[in-house]
Amino acid sequence: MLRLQFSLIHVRKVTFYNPFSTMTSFFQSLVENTPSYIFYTASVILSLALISISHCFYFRLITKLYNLPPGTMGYFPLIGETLTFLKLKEKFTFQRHSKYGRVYKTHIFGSPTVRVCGSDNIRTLMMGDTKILQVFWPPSTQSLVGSHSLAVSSGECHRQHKSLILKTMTPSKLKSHLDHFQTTASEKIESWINSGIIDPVQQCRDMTVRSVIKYFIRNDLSESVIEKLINEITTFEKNLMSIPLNIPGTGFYKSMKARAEICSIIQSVLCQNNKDTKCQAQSKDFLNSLHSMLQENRDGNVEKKIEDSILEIIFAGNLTTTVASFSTLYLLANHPKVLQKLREELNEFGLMSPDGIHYPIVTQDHIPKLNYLQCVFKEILRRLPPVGGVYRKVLKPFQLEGYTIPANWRVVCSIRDQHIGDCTFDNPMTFNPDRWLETADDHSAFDFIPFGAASRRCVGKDFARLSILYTILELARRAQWKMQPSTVKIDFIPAPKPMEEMTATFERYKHE
Ligand code: HEM
Repeated sequence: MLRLQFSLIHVRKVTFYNPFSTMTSFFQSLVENTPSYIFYTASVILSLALISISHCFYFRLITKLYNLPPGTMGYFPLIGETLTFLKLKEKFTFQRHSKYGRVYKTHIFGSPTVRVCGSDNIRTLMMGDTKILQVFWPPSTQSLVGSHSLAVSSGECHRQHKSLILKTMTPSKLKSHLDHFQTTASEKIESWINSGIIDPVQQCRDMTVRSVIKYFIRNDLSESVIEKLINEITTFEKNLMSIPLNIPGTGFYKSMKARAEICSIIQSVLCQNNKDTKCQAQSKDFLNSLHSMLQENRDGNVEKKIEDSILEIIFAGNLTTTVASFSTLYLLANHPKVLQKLREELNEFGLMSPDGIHYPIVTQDHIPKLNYLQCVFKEILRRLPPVGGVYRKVLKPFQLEGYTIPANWRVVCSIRDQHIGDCTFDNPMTFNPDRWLETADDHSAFDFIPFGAASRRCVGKDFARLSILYTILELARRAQWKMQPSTVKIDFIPAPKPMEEMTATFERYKHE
């Protein structure tokens, strides 16, 4: 009875006296009687005005509170300097680096950002406390690579999973696969020589993606499965940085579908591996090693962890190694003296072919002794770093070079500025592998950081290193090539690639 009385009072109040109800009906009638386009335009203008006002207040306050790094934030809220950045690309970072120095602020991709270079600053950030700085990837990348990937995990979870992945790629395990790297590079380069003319970007991608599939999934997949995987990987990669709307028709939805297809192929390979006793015995295979290690550790969710690890490897390894292979073709074609010196070194070790038919086998003892080859490899990654910078989100304000970096800002450790800005290397724009012969010991661990550093250092660096070393070596001893047009400039953002379409013409090199 009491309850009934209360609800009646409540109903009456709501019906006759509630001021919110009156306001609601007022807004309802306003919405119903106003043409929808006026309504939407007004809402957009109002929202923009509110964002602009809060943006102004926030930056006034934060400028009073903190000694922020130099730099400009652009005039528009959210957009900041994004349009200028996209228009000027690497010129944007070079100009600001030379104007403001090693630490400067800007506002790009919807967030206040501080770009940093200089070995001591990079050391501070890379070795920094994970409670202050957290690795940052866009939400679309996080969803596509999966919650068990290294890029998404942090703390103890990240440490444990990373040590597991690293155990499957120890230098000794990789050494036992040297034939994989040599065959992949030599077969591909032979096909280029036979074709005569190729699309270098597309062919470097094909070489890398096949190598990644064969090494990390299974070596003896049929051509039709490889083709299917390559198609799905292409779709998967297209929308790694997109708006994460998982509804039919969007790019993100297509990539999620491609992810599911790749996962189902991985599952059928795992199933096949279990049946195939011969394959079980070959525990040196990446997929088998990872599977048995996860099972030994009694980790839950083994299948999902395997799927996420393979997808992350595809994401992290494919584009980067493709870029490095393209850079090898591009830089060596434009520096014939370097190529000549490389061939002289290979000849000293008896690795050149006198007839262009028989090529001496490169053993695991050769690689560390080929000093100039190692210098060329380093110089390619210095001059055209495949990853321009690594991103972190600031969790708590911290100090750098006397400036305060506020919480919720982003920090970019700029690998590009570090390698080809004026703070570390002499004549940084010159491609000069000899610099590594002269100054091999003069550099700190944070001067040259193509693979990042510290706890987030690249897990695939030894795989990438062997893959690129063999590409350089096999190119030098088998092929003579030209890139056309030879004057094409390189666009650095998001990763080095030619600004125009290019072709490469190939013929066999014979060492006389
Ligand atoms: C030339 C080729 C490559 C370059 C330049 C490169 C560069 C990098 C860089 C700079 C990072 C650090 C990211 C950060 O600090 O946030 C990184 C991380 C990573 N790379 Fe590579 N990478 C290459 C090849 C590969 C390959 C072949 C694989 C796969 C086998 C791979 C797998 C990874 C993974 C899983 C991470 C995340 C590590 C973590 O968060 O702890 N990378 N890479």
